[in-house]
Amino acid sequence: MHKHGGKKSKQSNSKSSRDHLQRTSQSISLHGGSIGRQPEASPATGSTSQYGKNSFEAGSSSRGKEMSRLVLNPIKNHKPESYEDMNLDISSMLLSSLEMHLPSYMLGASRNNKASYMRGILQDYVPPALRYRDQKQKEYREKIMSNYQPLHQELYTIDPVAFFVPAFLKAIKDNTEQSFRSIMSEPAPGIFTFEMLQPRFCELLITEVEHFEKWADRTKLHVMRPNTMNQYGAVLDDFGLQTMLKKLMEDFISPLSKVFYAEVGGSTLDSHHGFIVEYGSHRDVDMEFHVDDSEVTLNVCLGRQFSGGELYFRGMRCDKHLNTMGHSEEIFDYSHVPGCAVLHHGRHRHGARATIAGHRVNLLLWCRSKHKNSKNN
Ligand SMILES: O=C(O)CCC(=O)C(=O)O
Ligand SMILES: [Fe+2]
Repeated sequence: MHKHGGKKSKQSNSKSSRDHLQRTSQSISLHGGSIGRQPEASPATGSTSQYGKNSFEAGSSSRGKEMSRLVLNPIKNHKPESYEDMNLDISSMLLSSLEMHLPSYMLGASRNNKASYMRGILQDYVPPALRYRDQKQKEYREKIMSNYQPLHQELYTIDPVAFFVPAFLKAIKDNTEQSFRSIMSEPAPGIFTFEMLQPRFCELLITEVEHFEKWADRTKLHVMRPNTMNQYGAVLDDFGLQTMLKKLMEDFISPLSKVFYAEVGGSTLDSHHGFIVEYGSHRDVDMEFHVDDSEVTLNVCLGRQFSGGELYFRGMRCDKHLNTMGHSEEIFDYSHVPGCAVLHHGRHRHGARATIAGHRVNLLLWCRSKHKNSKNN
């Protein structure tokens, strides 16, 4: 399975908000990206391909480092992929030449997965690559910030009444577990769903992202995607929304996470990665089975009309046991509803099924804490 995120996001997090690739892209499916469908098989069948011997973990993040490796003796006749079109922060030539050093079980993985795997290793051990990445990201943001004209300025500062539905606002204002539980369902342990965003806010945010994409297209700016698992979508922090999202986390998510996720760092959230994912024709189709690079994840559907795209959850795991078997009582599926939020622990394994018609846009806020309890790592 994937650890959605990666070293990139973590390291850059302290310096900038593009922290997202850090922990994500490091845990990889052997079967080249179809693992998102594997949890469909009933765990009761005891299928080992679910999380067992047919998958493996690879990581360069501090949490999964020991699992990543290259082999000393290269497979000389291996024909490497080209990574040039991927706009990665690491030389595509370096990746191509490193490929023959991949463990044999990695060679058949998808290009994305191989890139994530190698990138994860390089980012830990090649400081210049990190510097290059951070520099590249800084330039990218500066370019946007000095040229991009927002479409809806009102999105850039939190306006609680305009953003949130009244019941959510009241619950946050009352600030008690009881008030939170009065608006939230907990359909599976540690997963909370609730109505959160006003329809108008959702539509404004979608059109702002469309506006940004069009501007980037016109100005020939290659949009950096939220992480290696997305071909579409945008990082909201990259085009000016980081202050608003910081406040969203501090004033509206932290009160909840203090109560419901204290044991995994929910009381000390201190950074975030905010982005949009987009599914439908000419966009991403689904999201592979993964865990997030976050302590707490807020996932809110913004719209528009779609079918499919359900989230499937398959139990919480620490890093060491990401790929262990699931149990039937861990199965929880959720259908997105525009305006409604799902709040979950980042280590709650999940994926999103194919959006089979229409256009689905979701807002993701990965909330992180530097002071999370180490026993949960
Ligand atoms: O598509 C979704 O709703 C899930 C996206 C997700 O899990 C992620 O981006 O981390
Ligand atoms: Fe996720």
